[in-house]
Amino acid sequence: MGLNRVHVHVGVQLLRVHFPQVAASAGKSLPEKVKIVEVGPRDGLQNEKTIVPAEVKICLIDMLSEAGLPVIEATSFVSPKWVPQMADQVEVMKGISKKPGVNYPVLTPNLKGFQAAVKAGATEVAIFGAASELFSKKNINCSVEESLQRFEEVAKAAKEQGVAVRGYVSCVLGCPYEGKVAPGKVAQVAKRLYAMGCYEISLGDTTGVGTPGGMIEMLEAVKHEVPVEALAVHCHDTYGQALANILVALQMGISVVDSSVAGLGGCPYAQGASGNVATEDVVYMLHGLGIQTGVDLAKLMDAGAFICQSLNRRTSSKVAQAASFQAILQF
Ligand SMILES: CC(C)(COP(=O)([O-])OP(=O)([O-])OC[C@H]1O[C@@H](n2cnc3c(N)ncnc32)[C@H](O)[C@@H]1OP(=O)([O-])[O-])[C@@H](O)C(=O)NCCC(=O)NCCSC(=O)C[C@@](C)(O)CC(=O)[O-]
Repeated sequence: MGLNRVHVHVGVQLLRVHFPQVAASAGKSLPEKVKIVEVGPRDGLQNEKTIVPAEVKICLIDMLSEAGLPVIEATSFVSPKWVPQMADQVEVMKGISKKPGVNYPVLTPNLKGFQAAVKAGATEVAIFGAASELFSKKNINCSVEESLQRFEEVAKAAKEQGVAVRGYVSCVLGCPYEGKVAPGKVAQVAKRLYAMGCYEISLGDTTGVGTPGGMIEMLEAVKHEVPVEALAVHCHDTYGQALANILVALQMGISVVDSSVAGLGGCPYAQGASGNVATEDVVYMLHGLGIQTGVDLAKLMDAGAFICQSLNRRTSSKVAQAASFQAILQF
């Protein structure tokens, strides 16, 4: 397979413009810097119907590293019977060129996954719980409480081995099986994950049903239990609300945002959910607000073009779509 990056370069035209530093003039209401956690290689590709070759995943991750993403969720150490798309996790972990300063966390639902991840060279893992009982059962085949007990074991082992742990809470703004999810339930699960040692808790709008109103209500509840510096938002874009939800989260003090190159993905246990908000669109919005990300938008769009070409699909990023017919403003 031809993976030569030269052939997939889209030659995006960027027009450099100077915009007022909105974030700075907005005082405390917006962060100066945002850390983007790129989840495309895991959250994006886990949902693909046809198996994506490991060499394509490796090339994508390396291109994302080169684009300046500080964190790239590389794969997951889950059961291959449940998620066949991630069965090549060891090959992917061993094949990527780890760039100094970049973190490559992987999902681990239990001790078995944790041990395999560490053996494959992972130095950061993510445990993933939910604020909805039915989603927990569908996704990891246990209740929320059982999952938290499993995660305690992973967190303890990780601490002993000096491995960093990130935590997820899914369905924070709604559940495909239970409907509305109480903000208090989200706050309780986030609190438990934080207490067991997760340095960051990512709040997942798994099906993208949330609106800014729901995001504000949920974050108000979670901020009572977990310091805002330790929170991240993870918005799927099914209802086109993701950027608006992220903006209100930033205004509430959040400075870590998960996103997926080309808007890839969905969750195998949340039917109909579209991918995460596209990283290109998040970067464009943040740079336009004068917020630093360290990400090179042109290189990021090359990575998006590469994976879309490999999957034979159109990008879900609005910015990348626009770039195909007009020059993109670079702030
Ligand atoms: C959690 C389990 C394993 C429980 O699955 P189970 O069937 O209840 O587990 P089990 O302990 O009874 O084991 C069953 C089989 O799985 C094996 N097994 C057990 N653990 C592992 C492991 N770690 N790695 C590899 N194999 C494993 C185990 O060895 C055994 O193998 P067998 O004897 O049948 O050959 C299963 O439900 C699973 O793998 N689920 C996949 C969940 C998943 O990856 N979901 C998608 C990611 S979450 C997400 O996308 C949401 C997020 C994070 O993005 C945020 C958001 O958007 O909200």
